[in-house]
Amino acid sequence: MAGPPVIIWEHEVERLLRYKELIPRLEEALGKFSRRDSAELIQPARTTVALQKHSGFMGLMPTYMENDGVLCAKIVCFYKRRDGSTLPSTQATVVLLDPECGNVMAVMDGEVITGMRTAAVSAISAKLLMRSEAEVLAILGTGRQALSHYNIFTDMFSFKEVRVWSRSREGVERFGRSVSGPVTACVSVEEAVRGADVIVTVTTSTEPVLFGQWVKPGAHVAAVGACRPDWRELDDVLMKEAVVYVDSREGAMTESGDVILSGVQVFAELGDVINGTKPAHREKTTVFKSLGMGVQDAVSANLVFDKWKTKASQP
Ligand SMILES: NC(=O)C1=CN([C@@H]2O[C@H](COP(=O)(O)OP(=O)(O)OC[C@H]3O[C@@H](n4cnc5c(N)ncnc54)[C@H](O)[C@@H]3O)[C@@H](O)[C@H]2O)C=CC1
Ligand SMILES: O=C(O)C1=NCCCC1
Repeated sequence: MAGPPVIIWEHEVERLLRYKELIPRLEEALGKFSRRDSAELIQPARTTVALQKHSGFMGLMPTYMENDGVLCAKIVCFYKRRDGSTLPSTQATVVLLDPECGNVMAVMDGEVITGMRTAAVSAISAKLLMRSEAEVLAILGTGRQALSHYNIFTDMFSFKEVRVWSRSREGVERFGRSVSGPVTACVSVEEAVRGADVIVTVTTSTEPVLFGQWVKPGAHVAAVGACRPDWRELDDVLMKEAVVYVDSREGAMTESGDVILSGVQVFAELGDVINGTKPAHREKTTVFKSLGMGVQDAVSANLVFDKWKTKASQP
């Protein structure tokens, strides 16, 4: 008879999850996903339920990795918040189950996992697709994802300058105080992105904020927001000029307004590049359109649970 599930909450997840261990596991998982071998990995596209009264959605993200013995589901709610709202735009919980019996082994906070795995996958996209001489990083948005992206991008790469833009001056100032390194506060998107080598868009905007006319040819864009089929962060000019990579083709064709409404062809998944079946066009302008995948949560949660068990078994 299985015991009750363990509950692993935010601070503990934060203590246990480390990018150094997470990134190679995510790279392996993205590669597995793109091989579409159902004996290895089953991860359907996210199911969403509209929370119309609250301008939000609940997303259900299940994953089964047979060879790894991982069965996982994330429940995530995300909202289009009104200006001035202090409520979070994303809330998530991850559940790990025993695939043999179906009992819940662990319930854990999904906020830290969502923040870290999303930023880690964007950093993997930059590792694969940005130019080797990249010097300037621009981050659009100053919320939770902006912070996790700042942390991993400045840790993994040596940018000479990190520019940050938010709609409000206070937003940028607060962000500048919350990070450990220097940032250049920008008053417009154009000022932030002109000449930038890597651009991260992490806003909750539903209209384009980044326009192709400002983007330097050869830049790499990691586009993280706009996760509904009628929401945009990037304009058509940028989408049409760029070689477009995604985390999951099914996800992009179902959920990405930037992909669906611009009518562009997706060139490859990141997993295809990792597997060597599609090239990384570092010399061209590239967009990585991120929607988020259940397998990214499954790999992260499994890592947290393994480390939690090791810690719990120590005297
Ligand atoms: N691709 C993925 O795997 C994931 C994507 N997301 C998405 O990433 C985005 C950012 O998420 P969080 O940082 O958690 O949100 P947040 O609420 O913490 O921050 C949102 C930021 O967007 C800015 N913003 C809001 N409306 C804007 C507008 N109209 N124009 C420009 N900026 C605007 C806010 O000022 C704030 O700086 C969201 O769209 C969220 O849905 C979140 C988790 C995973
Ligand atoms: O993958 C996720 O988790 C999310 N993706 C887009 C919207 C918020 C959560």
